[in-house]
Amino acid sequence: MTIKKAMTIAGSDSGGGAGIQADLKTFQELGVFGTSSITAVTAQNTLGVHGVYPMSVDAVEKQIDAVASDIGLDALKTGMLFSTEIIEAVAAKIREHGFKNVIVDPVMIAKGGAPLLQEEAMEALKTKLLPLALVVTPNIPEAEAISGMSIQSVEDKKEAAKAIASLGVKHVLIKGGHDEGEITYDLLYDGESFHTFSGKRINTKDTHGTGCTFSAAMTAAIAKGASVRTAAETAKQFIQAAIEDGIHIGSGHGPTNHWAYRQRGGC
Ligand SMILES: Nc1ncnc2c1ncn2[C@@H]1O[C@H](COP(=O)(O)OP(=O)(O)OP(=O)(O)O)[C@@H](O)[C@H]1O
Ligand SMILES: Cc1ncc(COP(=O)(O)O)c(N)n1
Repeated sequence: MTIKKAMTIAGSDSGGGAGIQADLKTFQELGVFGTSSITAVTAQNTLGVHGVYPMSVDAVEKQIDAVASDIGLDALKTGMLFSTEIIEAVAAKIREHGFKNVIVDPVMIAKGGAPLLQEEAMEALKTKLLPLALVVTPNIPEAEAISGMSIQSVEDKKEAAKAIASLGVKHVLIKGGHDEGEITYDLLYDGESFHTFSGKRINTKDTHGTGCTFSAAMTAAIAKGASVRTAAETAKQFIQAAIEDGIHIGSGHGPTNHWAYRQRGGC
C-alpha cells in the first residue's frame, strides 16, 4: 500500500480545533499521512487566544528539511505564519525543495480578534509566497486585505479574485463563511473562469477552525491527485459535514467535527 503524504506549516492550537491539530486530523480522515512544521505555539481554547509563542526561523526550516529529506510530500499547506521572517524562510524552502502543490491559507486574525499575522508581514505574503502557490484560500476579510478592495457583492468578489491572481498564484478560492444569507458561496477563480461551490449555512457558533479544515481537506485531495476544482468540491463537502454534525466542545466558538465526513461514507 502506498500512502500519499502532506505537510502543514502552521501554528499549533492547544484547543485542537484549528491550526496544526485541525490539519492533521483532516489529513488523517482523508487517508493522507500528515507531517508538520510548527511556526508558533498558541495557548488557545474556544474562548480565544491566550498567548502566542513564535518558533525561531531555524526551527521552522529544520522541521521542513527533516520531512523533505526523508519522508517527502505530495502537497503542502500553510496556515498561521506570523512574521515576515517566517514567510521568507518558508518561501525559500518551497523553492529549494521544488515543492509544487502549495496551498496557502492566508491566516491573519483568529475568530476572537487576536492577530496571527503581523501587519508588516502582508507584503512578504503577497510578493514572496503567493507567486509560489497553486491555490490561495482567503476568507472575505483576508481577500479584502490582500486585494486592497472592499467586497460587497459577487462582482466585487470576482474583481478581488482577479486582483489576487495577478500576484502570481494560479487559483484563488474566496470562502463565503463571512457572507450573509441561507446559502454559503465559495468562489474559485482559475485565471480564466469562475466556479461556485455552495452549501446550506448552519446557524451555529461552533465554527472555530473552519478555514484551516477546509484548506487541509483541499491539500489532502490534491496530494491524492485531484484537480483543484475536485479538491474544492471535496473540501466543501468535508467542512459542510463537519459543521452540520457539531460536537459542541467548550463554552465559546467550538471546533468542528472532523469525523463527520468519513462517518457519512466519504473518504
Ligand atoms: N455557518 C456555516 N455554515 C456552513 N458553512 C460554513 C459556515 N461558516 C463557514 N462555512 C464554510 O466553511 C468554509 C470556511 O469558510 P470561512 O469563511 O469560515 O473561513 P475562515 O474565516 O478562514 O475560517 P476560520 O478563520 O474559522 O478558520 C467555507 O467553505 C465556508 O463556506
Ligand atoms: C493556530 C491557529 N491557526 C489558525 C487559526 C484560525 O482559526 P479561527 O479563525 O477559527 O480562530 C487559529 N485560531 N489558530
